[in-house]
Amino acid sequence: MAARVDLDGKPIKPLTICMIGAGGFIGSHLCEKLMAETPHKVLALDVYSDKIKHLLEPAGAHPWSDRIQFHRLNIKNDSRLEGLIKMSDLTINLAAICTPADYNTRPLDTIYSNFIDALPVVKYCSENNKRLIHFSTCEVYGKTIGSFLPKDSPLRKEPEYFVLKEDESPCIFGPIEKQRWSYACAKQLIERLIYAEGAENGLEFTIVRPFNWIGPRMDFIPGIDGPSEGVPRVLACFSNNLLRHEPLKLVDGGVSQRTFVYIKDAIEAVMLMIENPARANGHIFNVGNPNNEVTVRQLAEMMTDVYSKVSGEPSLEEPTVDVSSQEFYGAGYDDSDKRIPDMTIINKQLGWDPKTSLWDLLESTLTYQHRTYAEAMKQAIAKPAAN
Ligand SMILES: NC(=O)c1ccc[n+]([C@@H]2O[C@H](COP(=O)([O-])OP(=O)(O)OC[C@H]3O[C@@H](n4cnc5c(N)ncnc54)[C@H](O)[C@@H]3O)[C@@H](O)[C@H]2O)c1
Ligand SMILES: O=c1ccn([C@@H]2O[C@H](COP(=O)(O)OP(=O)(O)O[C@H]3OC[C@](O)(CO)[C@H]3O)[C@@H](O)[C@H]2O)c(=O)[nH]1
Repeated sequence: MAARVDLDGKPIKPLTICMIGAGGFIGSHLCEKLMAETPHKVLALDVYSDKIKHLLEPAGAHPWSDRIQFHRLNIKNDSRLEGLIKMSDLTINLAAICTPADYNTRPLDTIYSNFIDALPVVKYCSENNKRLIHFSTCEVYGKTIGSFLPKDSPLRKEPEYFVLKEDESPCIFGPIEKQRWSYACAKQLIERLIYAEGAENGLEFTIVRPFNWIGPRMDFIPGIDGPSEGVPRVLACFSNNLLRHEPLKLVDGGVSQRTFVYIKDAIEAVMLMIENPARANGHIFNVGNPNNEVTVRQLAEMMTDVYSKVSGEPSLEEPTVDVSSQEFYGAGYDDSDKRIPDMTIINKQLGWDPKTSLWDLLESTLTYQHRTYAEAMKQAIAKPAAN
């Protein structure tokens, strides 16, 4: 493997990374990249390992086998956590409940997972002088300032009313009874705590705010590799509808807007943070693709077209159906209206820019979904329902 140098031309020494939540969607892609392209070691912590099984098994069979160790543990209640952080140069915390269907139906679990359970991780890093990269979310911005202007106000088109900037934009959440914001609020408080540990105790930290990273292995397909009644994030919900040849469900008209970034582009940004601590420490980074903005309705239409292309199956005549948020998510749901990340800070500090268009990222992701799930779905549909 060629010697790696950082953005300032200095050699990068091999690191030991304690990655908490390594078995999830982002963790699995980060582990893959670290194993394939770097000499770094990963202590992979999670309660699940299915998404990184291909990196761990067969034991000893891969060129990286001695550089990745899986530790099955729940950070809520495992005394091994501090020791594993102490053994590492860097801790990356990805562990969280981060599915909107949970925020208003399991608000306590959501708040505990995103704030209380993250506390010991911050404390152990601070007390042991270990660097921390913590995964927050674009949801900390909540709603845009523009969403409070009259519908026909020309100011709504002005970037200062909707572009989300790490060091300037306010965090605007709905009332407490809209429990959707339990997640964003818990993430905001842990960000503030990490920032304060940096300011008062010298913790070296980087905070990542992902803006809808999507790609293979995101969440689960209900009834195939996850609970039949489960509600994953939108990519997996729409993939499930497409695989079942049923209309895609548009919540409250599908008018909310999102920017989607390809997981492989986003992982490049995280690699730059890992290997350039002098440029990344003390910063909060938006990581998203401002060029890939669509309404949820447009996303549904594009996914329908792409899926038809990659599967060779014709689309339904009526490919979408409207559903209320009350019916789909239950009481207390609310939504972010629009999410355009400002890219100035990440561009200046790390020179990172996303590359992949929405069409291209959907083409590779839906090709993966079709290859991985279409056959299993056929069999599941053909099987008579259990009594
Ligand atoms: N994917 C995105 O677009 C996105 C957007 C915003 C924020 N984020 C943040 O990025 C992080 C990772 O997200 P993801 O999409 O990979 O989610 P994910 O659900 O796929 O991964 C999270 C992983 O953490 C593990 N985990 C949760 N609680 C744990 C505990 N107590 N002990 C041990 N392991 C635990 C889960 O088992 C899971 O494997 C989260 O903090 C999330 O809030 C992701
Ligand atoms: O079947 C469906 C599912 C969802 N929607 C709508 O799509 C929008 C996006 O939903 P989703 O991807 O599930 O989640 P959010 O973007 O709202 O929130 C996530 O953003 C980042 C993160 O922090 C972690 O991933 C998480 O909170 C939304 O408007 C849904 O209502 C739909 O119409 N149909």
